[in-house]
Amino acid sequence: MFQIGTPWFDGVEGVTQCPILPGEVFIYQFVVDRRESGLIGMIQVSPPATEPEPFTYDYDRNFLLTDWYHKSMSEKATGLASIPFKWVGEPQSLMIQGRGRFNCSNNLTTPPSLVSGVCNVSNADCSRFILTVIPGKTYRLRIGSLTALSALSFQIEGHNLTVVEADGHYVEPFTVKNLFVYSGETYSVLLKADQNPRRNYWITSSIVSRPATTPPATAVLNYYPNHPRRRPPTSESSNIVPEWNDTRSRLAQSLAIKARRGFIHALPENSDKVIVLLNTQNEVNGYRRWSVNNVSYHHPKTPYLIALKQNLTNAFDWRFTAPENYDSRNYDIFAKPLNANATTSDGIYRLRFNSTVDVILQNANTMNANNSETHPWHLHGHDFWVLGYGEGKFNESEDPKRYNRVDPIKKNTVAVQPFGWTALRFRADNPGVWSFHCHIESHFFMGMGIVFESGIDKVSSLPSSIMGCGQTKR
Ligand SMILES: O=C1O[C@H]([C@@H](O)CO)C(O)=C1O
Repeated sequence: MFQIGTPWFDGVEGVTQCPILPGEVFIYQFVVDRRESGLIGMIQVSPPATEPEPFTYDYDRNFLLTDWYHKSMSEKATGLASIPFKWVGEPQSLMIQGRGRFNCSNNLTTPPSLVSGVCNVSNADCSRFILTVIPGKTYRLRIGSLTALSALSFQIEGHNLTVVEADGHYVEPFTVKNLFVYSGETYSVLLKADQNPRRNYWITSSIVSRPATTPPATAVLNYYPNHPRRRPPTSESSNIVPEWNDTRSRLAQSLAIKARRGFIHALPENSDKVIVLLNTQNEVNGYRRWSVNNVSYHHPKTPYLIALKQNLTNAFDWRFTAPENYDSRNYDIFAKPLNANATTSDGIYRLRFNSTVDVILQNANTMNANNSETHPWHLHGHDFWVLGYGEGKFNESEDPKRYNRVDPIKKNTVAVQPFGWTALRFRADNPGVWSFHCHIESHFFMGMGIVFESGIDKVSSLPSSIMGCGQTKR
């Protein structure tokens, strides 16, 4: 950060400012000049002391998992919005707590100036993240994925991970070797430092669900008092990860997650409405897009919340009839779309306030033969119950009989597997306008999302700080 025009916020005691004493608050306000893609981090929410957690651990640690592209956001966006379509491709690196490496011979597109910096493994940025553990202690690892594209498998050599929490809800504990984490998801796992303490172990994050060439991210589990930089005696690639196209293993994890006894949120018995959303790749006027029931989403210039509250009737397509199904009888989800033409819209789905809505996410073949992808769908403003998953086409009369009505988990992000479906239920009980979208950055950019409105009349007056664009310029 250069602090141009704000030299007083550079932060050095004695040079530009007085020291900040314990208990004091100091607010830095400056223009971020070095990070065009923004900053990310984890926010940890702890329950009040009066609500003890149903498991114990000695220490609490974070693991933020990401992927990394060398191309800028704008270059990638330009390619996605061009004819011919230029796909962003696989990321150059995966990262654990912001640290990763890449295979230099893989990356002919990276400018030489960058390569010389990041290909040098003595560069401090290439040092691996190290988690030091005390033998015999239990660690709660809070794992979150904020990848732009990649679905991940996370594992710690020689150790089991006991899953106890998903998206902020306690789950019935179950043990895995590989934890599958989709973009936008968070989990807590318990790790017991119960292996041979005289060595260190590899921690890895690897890509699943796409045939990627990106090398896994590695970190080190360091048993105290071994030296943290002591290399584990095994090969860096000794962690076993299921094949990228092993959908069944991933589905098995999804099915293993149940709400924890004593913490089950009762499922509303019935829903007021069922919305079936076909997920397809399409084309609109020659542009490659993703669409939901053949409508490809794009953001309006004026934010919906403001348009609705201020009755700006030409700010977006208010007359849009939100398609609540697709031609499911005649549509072959295993084939490329017969008629790939979709339309774009900024219209929204309006839900009756407090109504209960089922959403079936139906996956299908992309524009490439024999190909369907994994999509992590993320809902804002609500948690939903996950009713079930299935392979193939959702059967509206049969499949609901197999929904989990006993102990379904609540989540805010859930995966839809290739050629499969995922069913959710939520109550539209949060007044506002909420995005529901594929958490893969480029898929959302290409139109893979919808917007729900409910109870807009219950939203109190809007702060002016959210305005200044579109029709709210003044
Ligand atoms: O949106 C996508 O486009 C490409 C590919 O389908 C283009 O052919 C891909 O892998 C995506 O996820």
